[in-house]
Amino acid sequence: MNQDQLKIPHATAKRLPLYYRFLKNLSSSGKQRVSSAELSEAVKVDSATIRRDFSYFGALGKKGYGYNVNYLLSFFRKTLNQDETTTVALIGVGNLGTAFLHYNFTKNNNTKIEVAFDVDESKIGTEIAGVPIYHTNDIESELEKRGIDVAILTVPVGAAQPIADQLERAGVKGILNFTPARLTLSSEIRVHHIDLAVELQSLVYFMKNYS
Ligand SMILES: NC(=O)c1ccc[n+]([C@@H]2O[C@H](COP(=O)([O-])OP(=O)(O)OC[C@H]3O[C@@H](n4cnc5c(N)ncnc54)[C@H](O)[C@@H]3O)[C@@H](O)[C@H]2O)c1
Repeated sequence: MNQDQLKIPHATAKRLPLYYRFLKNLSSSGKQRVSSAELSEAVKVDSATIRRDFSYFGALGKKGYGYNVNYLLSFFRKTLNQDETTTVALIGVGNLGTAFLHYNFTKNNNTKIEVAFDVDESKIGTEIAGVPIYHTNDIESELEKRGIDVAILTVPVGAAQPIADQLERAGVKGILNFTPARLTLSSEIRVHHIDLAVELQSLVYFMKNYS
């Protein structure tokens, strides 16, 4: 990540994939420009926030013209590393893990699960949706060989910390954690925690209080 990108606020950075996906669709349908009002309607972010976000990218919309779709797309592609595919490892090929392996992430962005790990002997040596499954003993060697530094964690809660420690030793820099475990790792490793129960609770809260 370069210095310019570091200056983008966290909340703005999180909205980038949303903008990127919508602009890509616009571009494929031949649209050259878009207003912040149209964007706002499509991605459900208010237009003042969109204008502020875009000003961080040096994209200043012109009155009566809007934003240049291709300029924004090329900026997002660079920022989100869309020019190269990011390969990812998945640990824990159970209900959730198997669903992710079947889901083709590359449809909307260039991330791809390349390898998976489990401890269940009946799964090891097999493939799901073309992704090979190895024993967790092979995490270090396989990740190093494949140059992977991002992992998705879908193991039972009790296995989360030891597996995360192993991922740290394997040089992983980012973990998308679907388990309820709070992981303790070096501050150099970025952990994003996705807790469906919390998301659902927050949805219900906002429905009740802000609808
Ligand atoms: N299923 C869901 O809808 C859901 C939703 C939100 C969060 N989660 C969380 O995601 C995680 C996985 O859920 P699930 O429903 O897929 O569970 P699951 O029991 O179906 O799958 C867990 C998988 O991890 C493997 N495993 C066990 N110990 C391991 C280890 N030490 N190393 C590597 N693999 C190991 C198991 O063999 C199994 O294949 C859990 O922590 C759960 O709380 C699940």
